[in-house]
This record gives sequence, C-alpha cells and structure tokens, in this order.
Amino acid sequence: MSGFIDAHAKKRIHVAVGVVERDGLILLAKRPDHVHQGGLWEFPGGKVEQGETVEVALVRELSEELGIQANPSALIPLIQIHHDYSDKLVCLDVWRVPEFFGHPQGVEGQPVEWVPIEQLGLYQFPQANVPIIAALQLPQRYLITGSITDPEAGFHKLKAVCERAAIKLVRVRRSELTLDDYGILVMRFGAWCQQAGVHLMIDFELFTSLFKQNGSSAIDSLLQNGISGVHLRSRELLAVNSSESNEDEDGVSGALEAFSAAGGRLAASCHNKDEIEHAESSGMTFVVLSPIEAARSHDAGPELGWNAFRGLVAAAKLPVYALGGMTEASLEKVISFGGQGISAVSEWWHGETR
Ligand SMILES: Nc1nc2c([nH]c(=O)n2[C@@H]2O[C@H](COP(=O)(O)OP(=O)(O)OP(=O)(O)O)[C@@H](O)[C@H]2O)c(=O)[nH]1
Ligand SMILES: [Mg+2]
Repeated sequence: MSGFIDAHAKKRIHVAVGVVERDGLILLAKRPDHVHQGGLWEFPGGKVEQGETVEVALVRELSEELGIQANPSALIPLIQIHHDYSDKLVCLDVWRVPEFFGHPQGVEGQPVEWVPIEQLGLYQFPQANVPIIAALQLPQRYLITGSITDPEAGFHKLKAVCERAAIKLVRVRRSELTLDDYGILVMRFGAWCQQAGVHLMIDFELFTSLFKQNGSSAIDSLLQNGISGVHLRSRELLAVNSSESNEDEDGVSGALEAFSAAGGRLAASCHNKDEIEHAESSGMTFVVLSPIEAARSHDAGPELGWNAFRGLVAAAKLPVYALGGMTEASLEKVISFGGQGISAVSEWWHGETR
C-alpha cells in the first residue's frame, strides 16, 4: 500500500532536452556532483516551466546553460522517454538542435565536450538516457528484405538496394532459403556491411541455432563478422523471458542478453502496447510497430492508423519504427509523431521491378 502512495506522491517533471549537433558531433555536459543524477553526462536542458511550450523551454535552457541561441524552427523531435527514478518521475522530451548561434560553453561551470555519435556509448549517462543514445545511433530507414530464393542473387540484390537507397540498417529475412544457405548469405553480406557501415540484423532462428551449436562463442563470432543485431518476431519476443517457454531452459534469453551487453542490437516486431512493453522489459534496443497503414507486400491484418501510432510511440520507452505502407514520403510524418523512422519492404526492395 505504501508503494501505491509513494508512486502518486512522486513528482512528475517534464524536461526539455537538446541534442546539440555540429558536423556529426554531439554536445555533452557533465551534471554537477550534488544534483539529481550528479556526476553523469547529459544532454543539456531542463524543466519546462508553467505556461511554456517544450520548444520555448528548450531554447531558454540552452541559452541559460550553454549561452547559445537555438533556432526554434529548426528543432526536430527525436524521442520522448518516461522514466521512473526511485525519487522522481521524468518525461524527457528530446529534440535535435541542428542550428544555433554562439559558441557553447558551460555557463554554470559544468564541463562540456563534443563527442562523435558512435562514441556516445563510452560515456556514463543517467539510466533514462539509454534509449536516447540508441535513437541517435539508429538511422531513419530500416529495410526489411522481401523474397530471396538464392544466396548468390540475394547478396548482389542486397548490396544494390542498400547502395541505391542509402540504407544503413537492414533486416535480412531467411525467406525461402534453407537455414544453412541463409547463414552463408548473412556471413558474406556481413563482411560487406562492415566495409559499408551498414548494420545487419538477422533472424532470431539463426541466432538460436548458432548459439545451440557453438555456445557463447557464437556471440563474438557474429559481431566480428559484421552481424550487429538480431530481430525477433512478436511470437519469439513473447517467448523469451517467459517461464512457459523452452527457450529459457536452453539459455537463449541469457545469450540474447550477452549479445546485447557485447554491443549487439536487439529488435522486435510489435503490434500493440503489450508487445512494446514486453520488448522494453526484455532489453530490446528498438521495435518496429505494424501495420500502420495497409502494407503493399502482403495482408498484415487491420491497420493501426496514425493516431494509435502517435499514442503508442509517446508511451514507448524505445525507438519505434513505423511499418506497413511506408514510403519515403511518410518519413516526415513519422518523425513529427515521435517515431524513429520508416521500415519497409516494398519501398526499397521492389524498387527496381515496380
Ligand atoms: N537535462 C537533462 N536532464 C536529464 C537527462 N537525463 C535525465 O535523466 N535527466 C533528468 O531530468 C531532470 C531535469 O533536468 P535538470 O536537472 O537539467 O533540470 P534544470 O536544468 O531545470 O535544473 P534546475 O532545477 O537546477 O534549474 C533531472 O532529474 C535529470 O536527472 C539529460 O540527458 N539531460
Ligand atoms: Mg539542466
């Protein structure tokens, strides 16, 4: 009962947070030792005051803390994170700040540093910032492959599609391939991805099979071979960490955790709030929510629609890609609704033949 009272007595604060960017570098500031989450690195920002919009609050905080004037019309929403610290509830409203005047400095005496996006993982942040870092490091387009019947042709098509559409994150599905041929394809394509700076996500089925054959050495081997993530279908997501599943007995949930701790990304397909919450509690890096609109490639059931997308994204504690009928033209809307970006098959995979 006291837990119930405490939860309601806790202060809930809305925080405007700015990711100040210049030439691929992000500005971090160090929180003073004596404040909440003191001594950790943060993105500059602060509490939204009564009567302020979050954009106005952000511009004010950046001026107070860094002495810069951000261009309010250039702000881009990145992600919203609701986080429950034991002593307070925060809603971090995070925006990219690509345009500003002035030279940022720690006006309140706080150390500041410009850090390359890919090195953000080396800094210690408050717990609520984990998905913000993920959102910053993930691109706006997530390709899902369509039909692949032959590993040789599949490899060439993958290269061509990634190059043509500037894809930096791709889920290669087994499709019609045998599991062995699929393994051969992703190993070969992984080597190319390493060179091209593309992040490759593989099916959970292959991850499970490799782990069962080779134990935990499979984890390093995947990462070394350019396979940077594992994508779980919703059914697979619900089975991991579940006491009813066999997967736990085989240690696959632990293997996923170890893969993530070693820097691997975990993604899951979700269709509703329960699945998103399961993804959050299972340590997923990001999710794909579908179907937002009717998919062109197949019948995926009734659409969620844009209002549901906006609501589910606002409540999610992870980056969310929209899937189902997405085209390049949908990207702006998805971003403005707080989504990470678009995920699609038809838009890119069938581009040559459409
Ligand atoms: N600015 C900022 N706050 C964060 C981040 N991550 C995070 O959990 N927070 C939490 O958000 C809350 C509010 O941030 P803040 O302390 O900067 O607020 P503020 O500038 O208005 O401080 P003030 O009350 O001293 O004027 C703090 O509890 C802080 O721990 C982050 O990356 N940036
Ligand atoms: Mg602050």
